Amino acid sequence: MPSVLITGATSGFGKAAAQRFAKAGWSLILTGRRVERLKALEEELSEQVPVLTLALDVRDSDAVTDAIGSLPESFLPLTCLINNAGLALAPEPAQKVALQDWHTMIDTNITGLVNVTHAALPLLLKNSEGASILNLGSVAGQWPYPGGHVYGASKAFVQQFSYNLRCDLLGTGVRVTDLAPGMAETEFTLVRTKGNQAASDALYKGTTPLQAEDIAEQLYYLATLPPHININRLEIMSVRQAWSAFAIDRDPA
Ligand SMILES: NC(=O)C1=CN([C@@H]2O[C@H](COP(=O)(O)OP(=O)(O)OC[C@H]3O[C@@H](n4cnc5c(N)ncnc54)[C@H](OP(=O)(O)O)[C@@H]3O)[C@@H](O)[C@H]2O)C=CC1
Ligand SMILES: O=CCS(=O)(=O)O
Repeated sequence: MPSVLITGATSGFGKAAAQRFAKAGWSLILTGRRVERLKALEEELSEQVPVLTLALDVRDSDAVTDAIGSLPESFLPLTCLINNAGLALAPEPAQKVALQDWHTMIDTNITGLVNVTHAALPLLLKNSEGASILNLGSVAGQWPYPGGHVYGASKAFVQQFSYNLRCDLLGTGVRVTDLAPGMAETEFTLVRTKGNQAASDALYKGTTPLQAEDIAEQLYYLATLPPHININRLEIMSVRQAWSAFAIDRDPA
């Protein structure tokens, strides 16, 4: 039975991915910080497949190394790692942002992703043919926008780290993909605005954002491609989102 380790399984893409992989009979290792949500997901899915939940903050390098380094044999070898835990904070312009918010994004989206990858690599390499590392990047890692500052930069790191991992893993059979979604309706904007439900609702109102299930379907597709195929980067947007013109600073009329 193949197994998948999903970080940030308590919400959004991670939760939908857990449900999608369970439907296909994969064993699940699910992580996140919110224990009650992990328990609820375990209750929901453990009737279908073996589920192991780990309450884990990806920023805590020692805890990540210990937890992933001591996974039960029944969940090994690992077939797929989904590095999904992440967040954006502070949609304000860079010059108005609290430094701590920048640190939190770097610690989670970069250091956390690196912590988990380092711990999981030996487990993926145990039976590497067809194994995958699926990293959640973002369109923000490729395209700049106001208020993107450190969030976009952290996702640019995810892209380049994914590509560089591919170089080192060449010959092992382990695939690596930077999956880069655009606007998707999850708790992402609620977190970004520190709990402003009205702002979150306003962003998604009157349009058709991607849904968590859309991304879960892409993750499942990537993990189950024939083992000789590696999609390096998959950028995906709602048909109702696109780029805009360059902004220009003009003198007053
Ligand atoms: N929604 C969007 O528009 C897009 C999102 N993304 C990326 O997709 C990923 C998932 O986002 P999405 O599902 O939308 O957002 P959600 O806010 O719905 O989910 C984020 C998940 O990350 C977990 N998480 C956050 N910080 C930590 C931490 N320090 N340690 C462990 N887990 C953590 C949360 O769990 P808990 O709080 O329980 O720890 C939660 O399960 C992120 O990396 C995001 O940057 C990329 C492109 C578009
Ligand atoms: O990564 C999230 C999508 S966006 O907010 O940067 O468009």
